[in-house]
Amino acid sequence: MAYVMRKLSSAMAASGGGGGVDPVDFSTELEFSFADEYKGPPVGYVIPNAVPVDIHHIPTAAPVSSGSLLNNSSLPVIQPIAKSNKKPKKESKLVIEAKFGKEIVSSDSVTPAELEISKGEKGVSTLSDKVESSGDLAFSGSLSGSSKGVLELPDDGPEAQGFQNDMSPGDWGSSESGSSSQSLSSEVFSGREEADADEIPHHVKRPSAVTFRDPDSNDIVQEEEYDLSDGEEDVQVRPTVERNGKKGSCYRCGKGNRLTEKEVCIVCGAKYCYNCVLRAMGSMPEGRKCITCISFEIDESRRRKLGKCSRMLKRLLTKSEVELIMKAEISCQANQLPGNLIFVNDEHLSQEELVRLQSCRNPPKKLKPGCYWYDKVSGFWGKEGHRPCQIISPHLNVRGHIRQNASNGDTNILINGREITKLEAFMLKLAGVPCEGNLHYWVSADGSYQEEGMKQVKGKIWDKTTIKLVCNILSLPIPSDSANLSTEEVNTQNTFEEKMLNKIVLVGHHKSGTSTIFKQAKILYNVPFSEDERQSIKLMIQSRLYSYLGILLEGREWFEEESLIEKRKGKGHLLEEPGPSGNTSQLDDKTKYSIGPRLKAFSDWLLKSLVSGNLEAIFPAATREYAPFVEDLWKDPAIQATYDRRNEIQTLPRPAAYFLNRAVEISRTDYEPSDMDILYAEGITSSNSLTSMEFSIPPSAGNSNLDPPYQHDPSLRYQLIRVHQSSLGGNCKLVEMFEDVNMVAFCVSLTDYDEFYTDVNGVSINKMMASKQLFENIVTHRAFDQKNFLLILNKFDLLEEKIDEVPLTRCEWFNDFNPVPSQNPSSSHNNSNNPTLAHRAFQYIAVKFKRLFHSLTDRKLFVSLVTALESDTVDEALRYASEILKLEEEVPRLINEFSSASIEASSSA
Ligand SMILES: Nc1nc2c(ncn2[C@@H]2O[C@H](COP(=O)(O)OP(=O)(O)OP(=O)(O)O)[C@@H](O)[C@H]2O)c(=O)[nH]1
Ligand SMILES: [Mg+2]
Repeated sequence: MAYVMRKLSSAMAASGGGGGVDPVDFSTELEFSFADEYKGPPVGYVIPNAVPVDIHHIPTAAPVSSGSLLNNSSLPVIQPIAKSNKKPKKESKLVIEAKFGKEIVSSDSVTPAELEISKGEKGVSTLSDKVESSGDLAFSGSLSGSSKGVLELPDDGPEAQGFQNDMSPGDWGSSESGSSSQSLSSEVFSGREEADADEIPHHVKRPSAVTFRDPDSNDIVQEEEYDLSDGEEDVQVRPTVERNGKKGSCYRCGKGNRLTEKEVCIVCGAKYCYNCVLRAMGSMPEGRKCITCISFEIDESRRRKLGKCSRMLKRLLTKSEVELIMKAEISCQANQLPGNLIFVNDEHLSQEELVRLQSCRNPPKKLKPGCYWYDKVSGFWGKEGHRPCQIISPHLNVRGHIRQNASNGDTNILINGREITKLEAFMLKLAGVPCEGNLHYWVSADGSYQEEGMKQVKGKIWDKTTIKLVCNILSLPIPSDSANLSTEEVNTQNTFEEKMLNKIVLVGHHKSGTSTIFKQAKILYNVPFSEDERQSIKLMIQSRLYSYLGILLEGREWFEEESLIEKRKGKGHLLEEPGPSGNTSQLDDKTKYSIGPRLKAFSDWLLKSLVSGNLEAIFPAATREYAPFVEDLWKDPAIQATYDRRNEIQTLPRPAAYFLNRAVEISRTDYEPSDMDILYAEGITSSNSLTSMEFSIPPSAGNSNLDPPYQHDPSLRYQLIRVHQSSLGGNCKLVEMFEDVNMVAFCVSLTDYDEFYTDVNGVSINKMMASKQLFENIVTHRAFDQKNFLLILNKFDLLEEKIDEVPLTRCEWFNDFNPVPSQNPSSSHNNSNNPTLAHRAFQYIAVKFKRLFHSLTDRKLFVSLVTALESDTVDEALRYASEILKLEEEVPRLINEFSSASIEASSSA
């Protein structure tokens, strides 16, 4: 090894000396990894090759020519290794530190090394990390050799890899100038063979580690982020937090050392001391995350810590607060396992498959990112390359097919296509199953087995009681009681459950009212809000209250300024000619919108928080602290005067009035939201992405307007799945998750016709047109081919208010709306002979959508008029949906009956 180092050192020194690059003292500076031949237990895949360096031909940097130095424009730089967009093959994985502490790269990508070492950048890799150099150095060469080896590194994430000493989580993985460490092209070297299924099984994106120079320009271009998740999911780049102080200190105040007790962010790993943790993490709506890390995926290496509270948090917060935070940490959407990190039978799971796996009768225990095999027939489940560890529910619909060598067996005995391990064969022998020669058995979930090609069941593996004991001793799994259901029973049960459950997916453009409809349905059909939901909605209402107050305070500032100007205009002469004291009276600066210094300070701070966008994260926890201010603020005449002019404050959302009226009550810690409060609150949960509820529709109490009238069928159950538009991904590609729904309810806000939003490119877009676009995307998605569509035209109450003021023709799509004037325009009530303008507008919009739908699908669109805040309209829409679904079942039956009746009639004739 010393010889290698000397060789490497002299080679580098030789090249460096000639090219203006200082020689490097490798004996002291270099940290390195060495390939070693793998001698561990057999693994179920091909061990990757690491091509050793031919030490006689150590690649060296070519001297930088003086010409290019003189030119001073750009030094020759070698381009980064080309990134593959394919999922890495299992056979060729090396692991390097990355997003989750490790990253896997294909050994294919360790091509003849094209390495760039550019001055002033921090890198992640080992070989050239810590290589101190005083000049610019371009380094290229080829690695050759034939002996197989596995590169090894300690497996403790960045902290164990020697380059963490003065780097915060914010540092590693980010490129930053000013450091003396050198960087290496991102996909090189710090490899470690993937030893078990605990590892991340595919290439994940991480914050760019290297900055590359575009040879054609003088600009530094950030390395393109790469993602090998089949392009299905939007991969997040985790935020990083810089540490201000020395190593071991708190990331916020920079005080303390390694021994100081700290709480760690489960996303970026930033650590905060007792005094800073609440400020840095706010109300922790997703558990222990810095405010800037909220909604980001957690660092997978910290998953096992989820829900395990630290002593520090227990000291800082009350028991119930801690419980709430820990619950949120475990259950919130952002912290759930990402399906693309779990491979089953060589295919990564879609999010839907993951849900299916986790919610089945017998789910895999302690599921972690990794590679698994699953025998769908028997339910056997194990880590890739290992014997079975559990028997889970059979027949789950996951994509991949089991490989013969999935568990690395070598017995010539196959069970459902998998070659079993010696231990399993031993157990089978004890169970009386013949195990001589090449055998292939089919084993079902209840343990009954038969030979391939034979119809007869030969016996049941688990029948003998002793065999369960043996399995226990051998650490082999035995089926749980519920797994003992026969395949037929399982199938019948699933079909029955699925048949009775009608799934309706509810989706719409932003703020169309989907969550209000969802909540209204919960209240209507007595589906209680869970304690968690109530708590989360309570926190949401409280934080929104502060944002409403903030908006009001902003309005107050405008009004104050406005009346000051008015006042000064009125007393213009006084301003121009100051009094004997030389300045105008202080009293002149007061208006009815002015507030005292204490409230002003609070107001300034609140507005600053509002601007920073952190309000939601900061406030719920701080409710107790600020409640007295809210009370004083609300009672202050200046705020009341502002509130009286709330209609002039356009940014104040409509529900604000509902909540602001009870500001004092709501800001108290013991506030419990009523159903009405929940309904008026914006959103459902803090994650707000996908929510579902099951319900049945009770017999109708009142007179229904439906034609035909609603027929009650108590056996029918419904599942309403409310999806936030943002969860559908770009171009609605995640719509596939809802392939098996029976109906799509598409919600449109009737008031969108004159409203605009600004898209990511800064273009102003009419919301109705955006809704139309989303509708087209969803309707034409192949997952929704032949599905029933119900269009919910919502916010009719607001349309009634708006239509007289703002013509419908404001929207380009509605430019031919030209209603015949109503015979009695003063009448606000609709009747079939004399519909109001709002009703005409509704009918017009419905026809527009129907025509569009027909042109896209050649089918009929059902439409329902709704005011989501009024329960009866939502009830009616959902009953209508249930009628449509029943009709769908009835029609084929009626056609059948009709055709057999006509056949009979024609044959008797
Ligand atoms: N007056 C009135 N307000 C409504 C109606 N439906 C919804 N709202 C309000 O409109 C706002 C947006 O409604 P949400 O239900 O949150 O809309 P959403 O579709 O969930 O919006 P996203 O969260 O962006 O998906 C809320 O303030 C609701 O209270 C309605 O029929 N009448
Ligand atoms: Mg919402």
